[in-house]
Amino acid sequence: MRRSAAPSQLQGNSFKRSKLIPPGRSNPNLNEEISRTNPDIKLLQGTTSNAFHQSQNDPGVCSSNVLPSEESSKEVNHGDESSGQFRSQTHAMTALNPLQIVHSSSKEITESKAQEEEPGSLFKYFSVVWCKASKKKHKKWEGDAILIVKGRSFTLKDLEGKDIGRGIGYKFKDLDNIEEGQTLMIAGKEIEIMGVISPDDFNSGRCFQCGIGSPAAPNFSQPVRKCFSNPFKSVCQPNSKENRLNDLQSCKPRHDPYAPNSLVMPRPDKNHQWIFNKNCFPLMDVVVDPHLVHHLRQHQKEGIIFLYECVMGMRTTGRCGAILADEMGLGKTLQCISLIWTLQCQGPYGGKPVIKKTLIVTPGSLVKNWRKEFQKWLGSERIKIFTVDQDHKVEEFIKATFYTVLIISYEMLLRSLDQIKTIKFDLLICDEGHRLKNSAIKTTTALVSLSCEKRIILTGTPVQNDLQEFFALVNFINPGILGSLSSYRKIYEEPIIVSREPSSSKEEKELGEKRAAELTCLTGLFILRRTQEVINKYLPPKIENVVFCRPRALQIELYRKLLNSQVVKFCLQGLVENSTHLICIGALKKLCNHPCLLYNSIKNKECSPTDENEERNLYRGLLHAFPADYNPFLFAESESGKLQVLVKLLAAVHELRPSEKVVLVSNYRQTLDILQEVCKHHGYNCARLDGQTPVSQRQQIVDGFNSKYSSDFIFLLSSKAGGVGLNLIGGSHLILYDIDWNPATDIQAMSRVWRDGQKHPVHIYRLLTTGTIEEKIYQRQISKQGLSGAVVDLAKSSEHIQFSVEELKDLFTLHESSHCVTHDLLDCECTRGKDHTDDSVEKLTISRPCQLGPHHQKANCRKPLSMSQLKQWKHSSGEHLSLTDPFLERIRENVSFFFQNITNQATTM
Ligand SMILES: Nc1ncnc2c1ncn2[C@@H]1O[C@H](COP(=O)(O)OP(=O)(O)OP(=O)(O)O)[C@@H](O)[C@H]1O
Ligand SMILES: [Mg+2]
Repeated sequence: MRRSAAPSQLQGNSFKRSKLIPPGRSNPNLNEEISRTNPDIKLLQGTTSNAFHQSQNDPGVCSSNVLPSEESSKEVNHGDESSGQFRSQTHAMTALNPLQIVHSSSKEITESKAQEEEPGSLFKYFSVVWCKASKKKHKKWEGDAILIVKGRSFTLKDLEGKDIGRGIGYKFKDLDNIEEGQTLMIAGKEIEIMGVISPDDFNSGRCFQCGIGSPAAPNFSQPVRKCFSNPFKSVCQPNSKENRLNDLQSCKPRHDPYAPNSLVMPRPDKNHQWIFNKNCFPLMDVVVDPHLVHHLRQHQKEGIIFLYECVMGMRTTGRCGAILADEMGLGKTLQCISLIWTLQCQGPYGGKPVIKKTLIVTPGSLVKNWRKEFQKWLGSERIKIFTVDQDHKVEEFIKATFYTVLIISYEMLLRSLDQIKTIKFDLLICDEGHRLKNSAIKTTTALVSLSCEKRIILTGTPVQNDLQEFFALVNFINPGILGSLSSYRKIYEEPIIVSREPSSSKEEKELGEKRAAELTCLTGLFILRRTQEVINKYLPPKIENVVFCRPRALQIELYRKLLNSQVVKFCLQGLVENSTHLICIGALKKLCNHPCLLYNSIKNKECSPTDENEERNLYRGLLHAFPADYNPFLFAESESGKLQVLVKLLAAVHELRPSEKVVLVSNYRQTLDILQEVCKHHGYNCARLDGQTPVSQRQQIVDGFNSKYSSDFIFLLSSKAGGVGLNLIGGSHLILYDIDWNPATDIQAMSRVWRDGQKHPVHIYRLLTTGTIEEKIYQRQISKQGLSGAVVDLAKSSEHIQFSVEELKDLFTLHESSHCVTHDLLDCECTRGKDHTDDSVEKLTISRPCQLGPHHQKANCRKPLSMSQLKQWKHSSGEHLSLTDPFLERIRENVSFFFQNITNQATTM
C-alpha cells in the first residue's frame, strides 16, 4: 500500500483539498463540526460501533466493516457486489447524525426500498483516495481505493482487492449523486472521489493495476533509409559532443535494413527514447544478421521481434521479461540465439550493444545441445560460448573475458551461485523454465537473487493451468507486475476460480471471465505461445497409432489374482492409504509390461521376510501362478502382449525401412533393461539414455544416434529422466512402451522425433494392454485432462493423484471380453445401441463408417487429445483392419484394436 503518495497529493489538487474536513465518525461532535463548517461534505455513515450495536438488535440494519455477515463476506471474497438484496437501509445524508437514521421506521425503509430498487441494480465505480477520519488539518492520504456503489450500498476496496469499508442501506439519491472531486465520510474513512471507473475497467480488474506500466504500443514505423556499414566493423561509442556529432554522420546500421528479406527490429517510441536514451545517441536500426535470417521461419522472425520488444522494455514500460512458451520443437533455441547475437552487437541508440554477457540456465542434458545450436547457426567464430561442466568451472569464464555467453545446468548453478553472482549478466535465459513455477524452491530463489532484469523463460509446457504457478513464473520475469500475491489472488485467482464452479452465479461467471480475459490480455504482452501447427508444413507426415495389445494367458491369470487379493479388496472398501493404492497400481503396471517384473518384485519381497507390509501381502500366493521352472531372465515374448507386438514392429521396421531407426520409450529403468536385452537378443544395436546416464555423456549419445553413420537401430529412452528438449530426429519411429498418468510426459517423448530436421514420415505407436489399467490411465489422460481443456503439467505424477473409491473400482477391473474399453466408452456410431460383446463389435466393424478408410474426418491434432477427438480418428478392431499400413499389418494378430491419426497426410507411408 502506498502511503502519502496517493494521486491527489501528487497532483496537488488544492481545490479538492480545501474541502477536506477532519473526519471523525465515531465522534458525533466532530460530525456536527464538519457539517457546520463544510456543508459540501457528505457523511455516509456505515460502520460506526453504534451502528454495529444497532445492527445486532435490529436485523434490518446492517453495517459491514465490522463482522460482515456470511452473505456479505461472500461478496467480499468474490469481489462481487451483486448479491445485494439489502436487508434494510441505514443512512446516507449530508451532515446527519447516523443514529437518527438507525431509528427510522421500518415502514419508511420498505417504501424507500421499493422505490429505489430498479436503479439500485446498477453498479457504479469510482477511484478514490482515502485516509482515516481525523481532525488534523494537514493529513496524508493513506492510499488509493475503489469505491463500488450499488443502489444504496457501497464497498470500498484497496488496490489489493481487500475490502476496507462497507455499508448498506443508504439513501439512493445520496449514493447516486456522487461525483468527481467530492469528499465523503464513509465507513470511518474520509475519501475523495478522483474519477469514475467504467464497469469494464472494474470487471476486467484493470482499475486495480495502477502500479503497472502501461503497455507500450509496438512501433512498426519504417526505418529511415541509410547506408549500411560493414557488419564486422565495431560499433561506435560516442562519449563527447563532437563524437556524437560525428557519429550522427558515421553511425550506420550493422546490416542493411533495406536488403531483401531483412529483419529489422521495431524502433523505440518517444517515451522509450526519453527514458533510455538520455545521452541522445542517434537512433539506429537494429537489423538481425542476414546469415541467421536466411534460416528463420516466419514464426521465428515474429518470436524474435517479440523477445526484442520485451527485453527492451518496449511492450510493458519498465519491464524487461518474457515467456516464450512455444510448443515443443518450434525452435525456441534459435530464436534466443538470434536475439543474443543481435543485442550483443547492436542497439537502437547509436548502435551501442544492449548486452554484454548472457547467462543461459538449462537442464543438464541440454547444456551441450545449446552449444551445438550456437555452432549450428553462428559457427564457432562469431560468438564465444562457455559451457560449465566438471572440467570447466565458472572461474574460467570469469578470467577469460572474451566469453560472452555462459551456459550452465540448474544443478551447477546452485553449486556455483557465489561465483555467478560476481558476474554482471545483462540477459538471463531459463530453458525448460516451468520448473520455476514454485517460488519457494532453491533454484528459483537462486535465480531471483541475480540482479539481471532482462529475463526470459523458455518452456514447451503450457503454463496457465495453475494460477498460482502462473503467478510465480510471471513474477519471476517481471517482478511485481501482477501486484503482490495476495492482491493477485483477490483480484484474479478467486473470481476466476469461483466463476468456474458449477454453482457460481451469472454475475460471478461474468466477473471471472472478464478477470481471466484481462489477465490474459495483460500477460499476453510478454507471453508468447505458438502451437505445432505453425511448423507442420515444414514437417513430414506423422502417423500416430494407439495400439491395444491382447494380454497373454499368464498376464490374465496373474492380473485376476492381484485383483482378488485382500489388499485390493481393502482398497475398494476405502480402508487403506493412498500409498497402498499406488502399490497395487504399480504391480498391475509391471504385469502389463512383463510378468517377469512382477516376479522379481515378489522374489525381492520374499528375500526380506521380516519386512511385513502391504506390498508383501499383495504378492501372497502369486508365485504359484508362475510355472515352477520360471526363469525371469528369459524375457519370453510370449508372456507379454505388448512385448510380442513390439518385437514384431521392430522386425517390420528393420525389414521394410532398413535405413530408419526407432526410439523406444519407457518410464521405468527395469523395463528398459528388459527391452535392451530383447533388442540384443534380436541383434539390434542400441543406444540408451536414462536417469543414470552421466550428464556429460548425454549429448554425445544423442549425436551418435542421430548421425547417419551410426549403427544403432534403437534408442532406448527413459522419458522422465531425459525427455525434455532432446532432438532425436535420427529416429522416425517412436514406440511408447508404457503410459504415464501425465499426458505431458508422453507428449514430450513423442515430440522428440517429429521436429524440424526430420526427413522421414514419423510413425508413433502407443502400446496399451487391452482391458487393463493401462487403458484406464489412457482414458484418464484424454477425458479428464483433455476434455476439461486443462493444460498439462510435467511435475504432477501419480503420487499427487487422489482416487475416489469409484475410480479405484474402475481402475481395479479387468475387462476380458472387450476389444477396446476405450472405444466402448466413446459411444461411437459403430457400437451405438448394441451390446458391447465381442460378437456385436466384430459384426459391426465390417460396415461401420468410422472404420479405416476414406470416410474418416481429420481430427484436430492439437494436444491434449480429448475423447471426442479420438472418436474422429480412424479405428478398427485388429481383424477388420483395412490394410494400408504395412507396419500394422505385421502386428494385427496380436492386436485387438487400433486408433490411427495422420497429420500432414502424404500419399506414401
Ligand atoms: N528455422 C529452422 N530451420 C531448420 N531447423 C530448425 C529451425 N529452427 C529450429 N530448427 C531445429 O529444430 C530442432 C528443434 O529446435 P529446438 O530444440 O530449439 O526446439 P524447442 O522449441 O526448444 O523445443 P523443446 O520444447 O522440445 O525444447 C533443432 O534441431 C533445431 O536446430
Ligand atoms: Mg528447447
